[in-house]
Amino acid sequence: MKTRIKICGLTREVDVEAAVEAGADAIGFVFYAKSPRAVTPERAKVLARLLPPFVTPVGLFVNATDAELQAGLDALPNMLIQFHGDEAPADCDRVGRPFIRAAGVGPGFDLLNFRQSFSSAQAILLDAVVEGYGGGGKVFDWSLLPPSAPFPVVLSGGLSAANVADGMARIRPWAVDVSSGVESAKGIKDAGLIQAFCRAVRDADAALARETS
Ligand SMILES: O=C(O)c1ccccc1N[C@@H]1O[C@H](COP(=O)(O)O)[C@@H](O)[C@H]1O
Repeated sequence: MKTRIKICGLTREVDVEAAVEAGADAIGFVFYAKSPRAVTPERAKVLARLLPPFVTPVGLFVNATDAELQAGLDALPNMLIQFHGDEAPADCDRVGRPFIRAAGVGPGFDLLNFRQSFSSAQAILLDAVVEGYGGGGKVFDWSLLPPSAPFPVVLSGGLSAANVADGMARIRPWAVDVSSGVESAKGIKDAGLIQAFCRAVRDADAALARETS
């Protein structure tokens, strides 16, 4: 299976072009003002115009107000929402749009229980527990998770070209998501690192396919 790739936290045209060129399936825009990668809805709209068909824009929110969510949806009507804060299941469902829900994985985390709470999420995104909710470039302890889940999981948290194959072999995620691991500075992506990350994912897909055939 082809593991989907999301590159998150883009703020520049050149980075969107690099991600598309490298084969990313989704591009994340951070609508969280406290993030160093934050973009306004107006800016995201400009950047999203560079996306070809079948590359999904994802809007990342942290405890957003209804007005903030609406502004994001007005700018990017076809975006997938990523809830990455303390949103309750009812907060996510109330928006009435497809969404993925982030979970901070630490000792005692129960993936199946979390999934039950967010049963309408298209996927559960797994991240490390970090200050500022996410984008910390920190890897969590993958052994805290079951070897595979019966629903789509997005693996994130400190991924890079160097470790993504290990994470894929361990978790068998539907998709992988990276921000810090393809940056030269916060919010500034590096085209070479994006290329290397996407290549590492494709190589890992091929290796996993060989293993199971
Ligand atoms: O990128 C941010 O600044 C951010 C802020 C608040 C919540 C989530 C954020 N980013 C997401 O965090 C994960 C892991 O990122 P990293 O690769 O470890 O840097 C990823 O999903 C980002 O989209």
